[in-house]
Amino acid sequence: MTASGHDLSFLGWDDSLAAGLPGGTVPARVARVDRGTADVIAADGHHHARYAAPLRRAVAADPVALPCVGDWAALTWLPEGRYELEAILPRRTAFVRGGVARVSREGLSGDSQGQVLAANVDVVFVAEPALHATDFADLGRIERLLALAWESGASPVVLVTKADLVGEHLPSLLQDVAAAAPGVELHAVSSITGEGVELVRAHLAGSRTAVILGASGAGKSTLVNALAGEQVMETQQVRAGDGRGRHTTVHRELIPLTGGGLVIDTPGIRRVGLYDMSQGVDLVFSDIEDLAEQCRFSDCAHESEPGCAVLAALESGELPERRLQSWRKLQREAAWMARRGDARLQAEATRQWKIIHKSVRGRYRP
Ligand SMILES: Nc1nc2c(ncn2[C@@H]2O[C@H](COP(=O)(O)OP(=O)(O)OP(=O)(O)O)[C@@H](O)[C@H]2O)c(=O)[nH]1
Ligand SMILES: [Zn+2]
Repeated sequence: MTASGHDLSFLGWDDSLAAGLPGGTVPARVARVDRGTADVIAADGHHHARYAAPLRRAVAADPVALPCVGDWAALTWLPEGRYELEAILPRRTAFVRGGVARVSREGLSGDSQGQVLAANVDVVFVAEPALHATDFADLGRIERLLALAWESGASPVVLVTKADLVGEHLPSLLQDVAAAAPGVELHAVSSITGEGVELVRAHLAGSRTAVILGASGAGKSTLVNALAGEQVMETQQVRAGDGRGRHTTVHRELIPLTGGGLVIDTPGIRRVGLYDMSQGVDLVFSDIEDLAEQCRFSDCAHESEPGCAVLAALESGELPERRLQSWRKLQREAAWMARRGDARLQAEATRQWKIIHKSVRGRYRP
């Protein structure tokens, strides 16, 4: 059995992936994982596949080898009439939750529990509501999520959601957000009026895979439903009800949209924090990094040094105080995470990253 003659392109399968498929195996995309098994979508439909012995051994040695949603899998057909998950194809991008020590009664234990949360994501939508309760969009949160998005190797796009809520304040709000996200595409979106939804959909053309990062209530589920043109996700209003009338189908974490493209939605991605993200911080704050290169001293800490270009920009108003604070805070967190993190996991997070680093850098710098 081979992939030829079957069409998996709606899942993002392409020739270069096909070139890496081991002989005698069948390709499939991982839609959800459970202990030792995965739900996969192959050309002939959905299957439940157990992990083959070599894969189990690889996982025992290194948790990063564990299949995750979005992975491309090589399946083998067993004589007893079922598929087994033989291997995972090399990941193009990966969201890694890395090196976080477990808190136990004895305190922090030393072992790191590396885990890939999602693989082969092409685009990361950073969703921040124009209005959250009574506050306008939180620029610090956008910067934080952007750093994480860059770290995964996927391309970030910022979405100011619930754009219908701010009326004539929208243009100035978008200006502020754009300043916090230099070089990143930005769209105002309303799932209620439909504004911007087509712009978001355009990023999924060519069966690209997206994740949406954002705080609870940012409108992520509502947006996925708007993109799907149907209720594929429960929104907060539905969840707030008494639970009756909920659809009982198994929640798939890899959601192919009828109009093309896919969205990955998992609890892990929803809770995603700030991990191993030093390079991401550099890209989010490329304006400050550029300034820092002009400081007189190469090891300038931008505190009180003479000839500091960062402080000069602060003085002139070119660089907002808030943004410098945000940069300092994220740098401290990134450094802390890096110390806790384990080098191998960081290598996985930055492997594909390095490949795109140059082109991204080029996009940023005018
Ligand atoms: N005015 C307005 N309200 C929206 C919009 N999108 C979503 N909402 C509302 O915002 C609330 C939260 O939307 P959800 O889509 O459930 O938010 P979420 O980001 O998925 O939240 P979590 O699942 O908790 O992470 C719901 O009451 C939605 O009806 C929008 O574009 N405009
Ligand atoms: Zn300086």
